Formats: sequence, structure tokens, C-alpha cells
Amino acid sequence: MTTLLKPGARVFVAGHRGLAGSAIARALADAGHEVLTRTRAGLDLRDAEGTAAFLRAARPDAVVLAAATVGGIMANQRFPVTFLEDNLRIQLSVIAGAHAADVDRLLFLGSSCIYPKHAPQPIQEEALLTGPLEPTNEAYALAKIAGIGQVQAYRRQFGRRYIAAMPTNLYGPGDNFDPETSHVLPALIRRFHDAKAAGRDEVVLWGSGTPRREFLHSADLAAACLLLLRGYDEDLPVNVGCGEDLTIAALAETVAGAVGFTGRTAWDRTKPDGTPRKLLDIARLRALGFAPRTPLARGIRETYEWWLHARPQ
Ligand SMILES: NC(=O)C1=CN([C@@H]2O[C@H](COP(=O)(O)OP(=O)(O)OC[C@H]3O[C@@H](n4cnc5c(N)ncnc54)[C@H](OP(=O)(O)O)[C@@H]3O)[C@@H](O)[C@H]2O)C=CC1
Ligand SMILES: C[C@H]1O[C@H](OP(=O)(O)OP(=O)(O)OC[C@H]2O[C@@H](n3cnc4c(=O)[nH]c(N)nc43)[C@H](O)[C@@H]2O)[C@@H](O)[C@@H](O)C1=O
Repeated sequence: MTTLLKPGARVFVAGHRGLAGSAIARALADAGHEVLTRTRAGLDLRDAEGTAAFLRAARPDAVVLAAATVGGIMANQRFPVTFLEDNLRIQLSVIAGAHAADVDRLLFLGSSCIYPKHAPQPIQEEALLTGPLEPTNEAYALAKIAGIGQVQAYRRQFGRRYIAAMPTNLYGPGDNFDPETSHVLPALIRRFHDAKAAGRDEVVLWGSGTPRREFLHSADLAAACLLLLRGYDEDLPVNVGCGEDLTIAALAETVAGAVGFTGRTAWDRTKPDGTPRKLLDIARLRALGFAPRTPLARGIRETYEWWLHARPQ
């Protein structure tokens, strides 16, 4: 099979210290690629001139855009300007900078929150822009939709082989475990762990527990990104998920079991539920040969172990 990412190709991973970017950088290095990185302190990707200058000098063969301002439901709701403007700026800098540096291959990471709040389930890629968005993350979703449009525009106007992937909710080593700003899975690990350590017999979680979410381990995301970089070159973004979802209440039971918390779970219904369900249709990705490898219970246990022993102190 011909590959769109040559063996040994040099790849700039923007956001290499994040949950997704670190897993993608590992997978690329394991596959024999040279991975180029810059820390945020060394290069703020919102700075278009600095980013363009870096890309012109480095001339990577490909770029993976996994840098973004990212957070859970409350962070999105509280800081819509930051989520909208940071992400628009990063996307403009990196995608336009890659084109100006004559980089012919780029993978942009969007998010499953780009789809309408009440999209038919499982959500097909064609559901994009067919209905109103979920209000808690509308600003972030609009920035991501603009990123998809930017990728498609470079394909149409300049023939660039730029593509976009839409991951479902991710988790794994290197995630953000801050209880106020994180996504639900690391937040639950943290809340159950802290309650157990403090000898408390109740943990209060947000919303009603009824929304359904799909969770993909970051290593599986990375495997999917490699498949896409090697074998996908079309306009339509590609969903990246595991094909199964569960309620937040069921997730809480699994996390409590992994952490060893045996007390009660209560629900704070003043906090938002967000979208009722977002299960991705991953037929397109499966057709490229993708099969998720990390069962959720094992992934949660391993992520908890990582947080206990390897997290930055
Ligand atoms: N986590 C999830 O559940 C999902 C994530 N995604 C998408 O995947 C991508 C990666 O997300 P995730 O790994 O979770 O996010 P993280 O917050 O874990 O990582 C984001 C990375 O981007 C870097 N970054 C952010 N802003 C800047 C900036 N201005 N200049 C330079 N670097 C910057 C961060 O640097 P630093 O380390 O210095 O902070 C960090 O390395 C994003 O596009 C996100 O939208 C999509 C669906 C779900
Ligand atoms: C990936 C995706 O992530 C975000 O969307 P989300 O899936 O709604 O985000 P979430 O992971 O924060 O919450 C999932 C569910 O879980 C419930 N929930 C319970 N207890 C806690 C809790 O303690 N923390 C959090 N964060 N949620 C909790 C919470 O009320 C909600 O019903 C987007 O903003 C956007 O960033 C995006 O693209």
C-alpha cells in the first residue's frame, strides 16, 4: 500500500506535552519518525509570525496540530472567549504557517462537540452543520468548526493534503486532573481518590449522571492518527472513537471500583449535563483498519496508576 507519510518523515507535533500530543509523539517515534517539538515557553502558537518563522526554518514533512486550549464542561462554560480566541489563533498560525513553509501534509484535531446537540446517534461525519450546537461548549466548537473549514479551504485553493480528525472524549496518562477544569474521567479519578484518602463516605458529582459519553484511550487515538496520516486524504473530517458509550453514572461506578471508593455518589443538579449523548459513528475509520485496543476498565486502572505514581508532583 502506498503511504502518504514516508518512512522516517519529520513530523512537527504541536502540543506534544498534552494528553493527545504526547501519545501521538510516542507513536510517531515508535514508528521511526523524527518528531519535532517546541514548548509553549519557546513558541506560543497564537503568535502567527513566530510560528511561521519556526515552520519555515524547521521545514517538517508533516504537522500534527494537537495544541489547543482544552477543558471540561465548566471550563468551557466559564471561559468562552479564551476557548474561542486561543483556538482560532492557534489554528490560523499553525495551518497558515504550514502552508507558507510548503508543508504538504497536516492533521488537525477537532472534537466530537462540533456536531449538533441533538444529532442522530451514532453521529456520522455528515451531521456537521445540520443543527444547533450544545451551548456549554459552543465557543470551542465554533473555533474547531472554523479549523475544519480552514483545512478544507487549503485543500480546495492550494491542493494541500491537509486532513481533520474528530476525536471523542479522550483520557489517559498526562491528562489534566484538576477537579474544576478537567474532563469528567480524570475529575472522577481525582474526586474518588481524594474522598477515599480523606475517609469521606460521599462524593458529589456534576449534573444528573444520565448523559452518555464515549471514551477513547490516548494510545488508541494516536494509532488512529497514524492510520489517517498514512492513508487518508479527503475533505471530510474523520470521527475517532471506540464505538461504545455509557452513562456518567456507570462511568462513576467503574472509576469508584478502580480507585477502591466504597461510599455513596450524589449528584449536583445545579451543574450542567451538557449534550445528552455523543456517540461517534466510526465506520470510516474502521474501513482504514482501525480497531480500538484499550478496554475502558483497563484504561481507567492504568490511568489511575499513572496519576498515582508518574504524575508531575
Ligand atoms: N481531551 C479530550 O477529551 C479531547 C481533546 N480533543 C482535541 O485534541 C487536541 C489535544 O487535546 P488534549 O491533548 O486533551 O489537550 P491538553 O490540554 O492535554 O494539551 C494541549 C497542548 O497544547 C499546548 N498548547 C496550548 N496552547 C498553546 C499555545 N498557545 N502555544 C503552544 N502550545 C500550546 C499545551 O501546552 P502546555 O503543555 O505548555 O500547556 C499542551 O501541550 C485538542 O485539539 C483538543 O481539542 C478532542 C476531543 C476530546
Ligand atoms: C471532549 C469534550 O468535553 C466537553 O464536553 P463534555 O463531554 O460535556 O465534558 P466533561 O467531560 O467535562 O463532562 C461530561 C459529563 O460529565 C459530567 N460530570 C460529572 N461530574 C463531573 C466532574 O466532576 N467534572 C466534569 N468535568 N464533568 C463531570 C458533566 O456534567 C457532563 O455531563 C466539551 O466542553 C469539550 O471540551 C469537548 O470537546
